[in-house]
Order: sequence, then C-alpha cells, then structure tokens
Amino acid sequence: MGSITVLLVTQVASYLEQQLNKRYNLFRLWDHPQKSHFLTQHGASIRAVVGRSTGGADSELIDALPNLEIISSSSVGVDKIDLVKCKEKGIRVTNTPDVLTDEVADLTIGLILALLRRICECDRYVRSGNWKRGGYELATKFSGKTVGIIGLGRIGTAIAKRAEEQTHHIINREVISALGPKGFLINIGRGKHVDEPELISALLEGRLGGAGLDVYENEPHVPQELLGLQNVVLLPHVGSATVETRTVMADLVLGNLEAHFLGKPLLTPLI
Ligand SMILES: O=CC(=O)O
Repeated sequence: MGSITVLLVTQVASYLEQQLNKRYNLFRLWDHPQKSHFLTQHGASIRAVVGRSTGGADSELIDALPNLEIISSSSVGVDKIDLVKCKEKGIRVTNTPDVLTDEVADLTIGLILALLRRICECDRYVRSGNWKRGGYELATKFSGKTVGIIGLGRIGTAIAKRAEEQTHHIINREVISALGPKGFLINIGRGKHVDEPELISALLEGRLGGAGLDVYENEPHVPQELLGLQNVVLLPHVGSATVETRTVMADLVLGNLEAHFLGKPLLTPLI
C-alpha cells in the first residue's frame, strides 16, 4: 500500500501516525504552511484523509482533492467533516464508534464527582497549605441525585441526520435556568451544544451551581471568565484520551483504510 497517498490533517496519537507512515505515502498537512500551494502540487495524488475531533475535511479541502476516496476519522464525532459533500461525491467516511464509549462514560463520572465533591478545589486547598487553618467547606452528594443526559445515541444520531444542527445551543438559557443554582452541567460532547456566554453569565450570577466541561465552543480557546471560577472543572477535550482507547481507535482507522483499499467492506462506515 506504500504507493497510496494519505493526508493527515491534524495531529493524532503517535502510534497512529507511525503506522500510517509505515503503510502509506503520508503527507502531514501542517508541514506545509502554504496550504494552497501544497494542495495544487499534491492534491490529485491524495486518496485518503485521516483526521479526528480537531480536524477533518471541509468543503474547500474536499474540492482540492479530486481523487479523494475515503475519510477515516479517529473520533466518534464527525462534525469537522462535510458529510453532505462526501455523500454527493461518493466519498466514504468512517469513524471510531463504540470503542471509546466506556472511556468517555468513565470520565463523565469523574467530572461529575470532581465537580460535586469539589475534588480539584480540595486539592488546591491542601497544596496551598490552607488546611492548617481548618477543614474545607462541605460539598454536594452525588448518590441519589437525578441525572439528565442529553446525547446522541443511535436514535438521536438518526434524528440529527434528518435535522442537521438541532443540537446547536440545545443547552440554552431556559435549560440552564431549569437546572438552577443547585444544578450542575456536564458537557462531554461538543462545545457548540451549549450556549457558552449564557453558561458563563449563569455561573457568574449564581444561577447555576457549577459546570464540568471537557469541550468548548471555540477550542482550544477557553473563555477567561471560566478560568477564575471555583465551581467549574475544566478538561482539555480528553474524553477518549487514554493509551488503551486511542490505540484501539487507531487500529480501527487503519482497519477501515485497509478494508477500503483492498475492496473489502468497511468496518465502521458512516457513509
Ligand atoms: O471528541 C472526540 C470524538 O469525537 O471521538
């Protein structure tokens, strides 16, 4: 497969990059600051794109790759890929569903506990030496609390495909007000699901109890106002980021590419 040219559009786990490099003629987009010059020179040779949650293929990139056959994303989310255009052009798209479910669910529970039991605050309290002045303030019990989950399961995905963008700012002022000063918001999906300015005002004004966030509207930018708040726990989009899970995801990306180029059925096709 060394004669097949693959374009890596964003940094991925080093295992995945090494394996791609071994098997294919690999270009890394970020090695070419003059993107349009690079695409004019090499665009026609590229038959596959590999990306993840930080980068995919928009309409402009797809147009610059006239012989593109497949986009294989090392992520469950494919919001950085123009799926409509892929469908029109007959470009196959794969992602890495299921294999990261446990990892993301584990971290969600971690985020809930960190937020409600104030684990990060307690850690800062001990490190700062303040414990000597007295015990820390009381936290909130998690067991027995009602948890509302808004997400894209199999049915939700089917609905979302039929009604694009229905999830944009689904967590708005109304939902935040319904959670109230004793409620907590956890976002482990995509930043754009939450109206971030509304979330910030609610936190600043005490209209929401707290927030645990792994994703933001404009990553890697995290609004300054959030950084100063004690009642938020902030993670850098690491839902599936363990060595074990990222390796399984990488193998799925590689498996999809191999199946495609051998003319076999894709392992996890989206389109
Ligand atoms: O954000 C991570 C993913 O979509 O897998």
